[in-house]
Amino acid sequence: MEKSLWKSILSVRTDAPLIHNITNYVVMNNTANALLAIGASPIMAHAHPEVEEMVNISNALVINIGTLDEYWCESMDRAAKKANELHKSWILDPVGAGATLFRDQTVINLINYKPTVIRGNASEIMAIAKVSRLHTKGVDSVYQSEEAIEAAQWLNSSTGSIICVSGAVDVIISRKQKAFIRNGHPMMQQVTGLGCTATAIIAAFLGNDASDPFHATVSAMCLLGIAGEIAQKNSNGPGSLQMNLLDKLYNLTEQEFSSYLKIDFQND
Ligand SMILES: Nc1ncnc2c1ncn2[C@@H]1O[C@H](COP(=O)(O)OP(=O)(O)OP(=O)(O)O)[C@@H](O)[C@H]1O
Ligand SMILES: Cc1ncsc1CCO
Ligand SMILES: [Mg+2]
Repeated sequence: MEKSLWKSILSVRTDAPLIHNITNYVVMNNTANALLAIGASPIMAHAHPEVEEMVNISNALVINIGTLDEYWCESMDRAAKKANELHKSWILDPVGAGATLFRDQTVINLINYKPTVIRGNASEIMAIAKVSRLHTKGVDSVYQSEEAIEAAQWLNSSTGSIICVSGAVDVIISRKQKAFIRNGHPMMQQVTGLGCTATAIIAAFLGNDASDPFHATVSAMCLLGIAGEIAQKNSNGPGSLQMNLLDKLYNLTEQEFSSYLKIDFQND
């Protein structure tokens, strides 16, 4: 497995998948830079007249509801519908799900278009699964990812989407198995939108190889976790972490990857 995870990282670097992002204002720049650093090719596009055409030419689509408004909601609906029609991989990032009715309704609507993967923090995944609507605090999680496993499992079986719950442990859930990745560093929570970056990186791996979305999601989360963990060692705080992370996404070696990797699998 370890070899095949690294192989996926190398093929994103060489194949440069085109990733269409409908994402939030806060992270557009970080996300585009992270995609470039791993070798992918980002395009941010949400205008109604072009959104379907863009889905058509891209290898995968990201829909991130971080700074939602009515116009973007319609862009997201059109893009997700098109991706579903074309059987193109797409990932949903339900930023702040559970915080407002508008976000919840948007997420519920988008899930009808069968996202290949849903990635959120524990609070968001639990909110979507309707296990709890009470404790979501803005865009940050107040739960540990392990607490969301039951919700994530329910969501996986009711939607068919691969579910990725990020946090100190990243948990990735398919119908047949779970992966638990213990890489990363707590300081990653002090850089805005690294969850959004995780989502975009997953899209790059899905765009490059649509045959195994579980494997693509696991590869992507290992890459980000390990790059973040190594980057933090040379950082004085969130500012330098953000910069060092981009560099490490770009120049991570196989030797670093295999010596840092902390992953377990569970077959269900
Ligand atoms: N306590 C932690 N220890 C190690 N890594 C962490 C920790 N918390 C988050 N991470 C890592 O940070 C990245 C982003 O995950 P996080 O769960 O913070 O996303 P998020 O809450 O959706 O963030 P945002 O909404 O700001 O984009 C993941 O790679 C995750 O593994
Ligand atoms: C802070 C923030 N607010 C809306 S989106 C976003 C980026 C992290 O998800
Ligand atoms: Mg998030």
